[in-house]
Amino acid sequence: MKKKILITGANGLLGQKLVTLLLPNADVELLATSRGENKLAALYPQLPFVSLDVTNPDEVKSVIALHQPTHIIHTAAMTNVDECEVNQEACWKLNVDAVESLVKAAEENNVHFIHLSTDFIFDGLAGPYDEEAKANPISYYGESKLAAEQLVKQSSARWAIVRTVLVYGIVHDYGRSNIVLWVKNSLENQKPIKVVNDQFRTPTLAEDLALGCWLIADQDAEGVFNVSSKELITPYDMALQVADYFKLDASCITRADASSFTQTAKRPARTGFIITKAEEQLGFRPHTFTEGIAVVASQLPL
Ligand SMILES: NC(=O)C1=CN([C@@H]2O[C@H](COP(=O)(O)OP(=O)(O)OC[C@H]3O[C@@H](n4cnc5c(N)ncnc54)[C@H](OP(=O)(O)O)[C@@H]3O)[C@@H](O)[C@H]2O)C=CC1
Ligand SMILES: Cc1cn([C@H]2C[C@H](O)[C@@H](COP(=O)(O)OP(=O)(O)O[C@H]3O[C@@H](C)C(=O)[C@@H](O)[C@H]3O)O2)c(=O)[nH]c1=O
Repeated sequence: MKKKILITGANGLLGQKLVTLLLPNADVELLATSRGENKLAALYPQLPFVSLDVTNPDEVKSVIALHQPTHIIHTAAMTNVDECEVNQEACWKLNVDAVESLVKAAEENNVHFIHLSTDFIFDGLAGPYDEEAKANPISYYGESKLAAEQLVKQSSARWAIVRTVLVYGIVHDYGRSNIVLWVKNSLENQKPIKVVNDQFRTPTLAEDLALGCWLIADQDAEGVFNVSSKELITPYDMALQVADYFKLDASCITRADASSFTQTAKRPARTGFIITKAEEQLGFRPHTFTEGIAVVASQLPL
């Protein structure tokens, strides 16, 4: 049966990659949604889009009832971890309350709900983590994403939770940076950067994450899935790889301890994921970080 997939947050990093992946797929009828305008209108004039603010429960209810998707991939969230720490009410409204109304609508309309979550539900003392590891968030963002997971797990709808880590990629008309673009731009401008070598992550190419979400939808898979790369590396090592790939002067990169610079919210030290379940059950095969940089490089504007 053809899947009808509704994406929330389609203007975001993952949202845009999902659109690029799924729009040409003849087995999929796609409905992109995000708050405000469709940023992809010029790129994909044929993309079906409706504006949907997920923090508005009436809008959530009516859009889902009207369009009757078979699957929702819920990417919209407050993803600025420091902003979540200072603006807790807005963070909870978007990262938790909105999930409650989406889950309710999924139940009422028999929709398979695919929810995006994060390594930041863990404290970072024992990474890399598998799907069964015990959560213990150390930031408000992490707390909000864990509370959302609990709502999804309690739901009577069919559901999957896709946990991911430090996503990087390049998309259209997009404000937020990521480790590859940040390091590349800084080095190109001879701007010195301090990069931590005491945090560990399994960084995720945005295309791989989109594919992981699609594998879940396509196979109607249920449960929790870790979807990331499988190389546990530090941001410092990532920065050196970016410098090496783009042949930039790495002398602007200084190795630092996380304690040596201040970020409003705490970051977990050692996260990263064991992805055996996604590999075995979904056939998920992520790029390495070096391969991922090459994918990003191939998409840079000339
Ligand atoms: N990026 C990362 O490193 C990681 C992300 N994740 C999770 O993956 C998911 C996707 O992340 P990512 O694509 O990077 O996030 P982005 O921040 O790139 O995209 C989120 C999108 O949601 C939209 N949005 C914000 N508020 C609303 C609203 N009220 N209604 C509808 N849409 C809204 C934003 O719109 P606007 O463009 O207008 O701001 C934005 O386009 C999130 O759930 C995140 O928690 C997990 C681990 C790592
Ligand atoms: C700003 C900065 C970051 N870093 C490191 C710390 C961190 O491990 C990495 C990325 O830092 P940022 O603050 O940009 O990103 P951060 O907010 O830590 O990214 C997180 O985003 C949310 C949405 C998630 O769910 C997480 O998986 C995670 O990837 O780079 C430095 O080494 N030096 C710096 O000056």
